[in-house]
Amino acid sequence: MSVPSQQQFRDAMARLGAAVNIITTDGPAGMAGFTASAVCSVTDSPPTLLVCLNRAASVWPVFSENRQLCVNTLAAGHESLSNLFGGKTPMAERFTAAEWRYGVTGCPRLEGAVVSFDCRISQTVSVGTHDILFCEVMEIARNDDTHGLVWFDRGYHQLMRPAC
Ligand SMILES: NC(=O)c1ccc[n+]([C@@H]2O[C@H](COP(=O)([O-])OP(=O)(O)OC[C@H]3O[C@@H](n4cnc5c(N)ncnc54)[C@H](O)[C@@H]3O)[C@@H](O)[C@H]2O)c1
Ligand SMILES: Cc1cc2c(cc1C)N(C[C@H](O)[C@H](O)[C@H](O)COP(=O)(O)O)c1[nH]c(=O)[nH]c(=O)c1N2
Repeated sequence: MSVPSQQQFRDAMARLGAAVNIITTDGPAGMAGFTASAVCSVTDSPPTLLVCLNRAASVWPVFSENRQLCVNTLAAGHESLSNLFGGKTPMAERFTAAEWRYGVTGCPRLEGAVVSFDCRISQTVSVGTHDILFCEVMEIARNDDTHGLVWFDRGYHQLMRPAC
């Protein structure tokens, strides 16, 4: 058996459904944001999640310097916003496409997100092309009347909550 190629790995990973998030930051290095599906829970004590960020992304230096971020989990209807933050669009254009609030860190919190986590970056580990940002959660804002959104098989899929 040979080691899977990059393409084989991506084709396999496309089968793992994942929430889609817009990760924002603000601070001394300025404001930035990008779309990420590589986000997951690490530990609840202290509440910590991780975000994988490609070091080649234009936003990487901004997150590295600011050391704080907000994970905004997208809701059904946020597909075009996700594409906007998914690369190549100028930063100001990304942020003018939505409404934002501000929590304890001052990083933009997306109005209408399923949930937002205000975090400080506690640790960074580099693996291959990416940095794994370990993020300690300082504040949570939940939205209980939105439907969910999942990235699966290279496309968006809405998740309906019967209670909504
Ligand atoms: N972790 C990531 O960096 C990541 C995750 C999802 C999508 N993307 C980017 O979004 C775009 C569209 O992705 P797609 O899902 O339509 O098709 P794709 O074929 O580029 O990726 C399929 C799956 O492989 C994984 N993947 C893709 N690029 C990766 C990378 N550089 N490092 C680690 N894992 C990676 C992700 O799980 C992705 O959903 C591409 O440019 C892709 O690079 C990046
Ligand atoms: C659905 C989906 C999911 C992801 C992405 C894209 C899309 C469309 N991208 C790519 C990332 O959003 C993109 O590279 C950034 O917007 C940075 O682009 P610029 O370098 O600013 O053009 C991405 N990048 C990353 O570093 N980690 C991730 O988990 C993901 N996930």
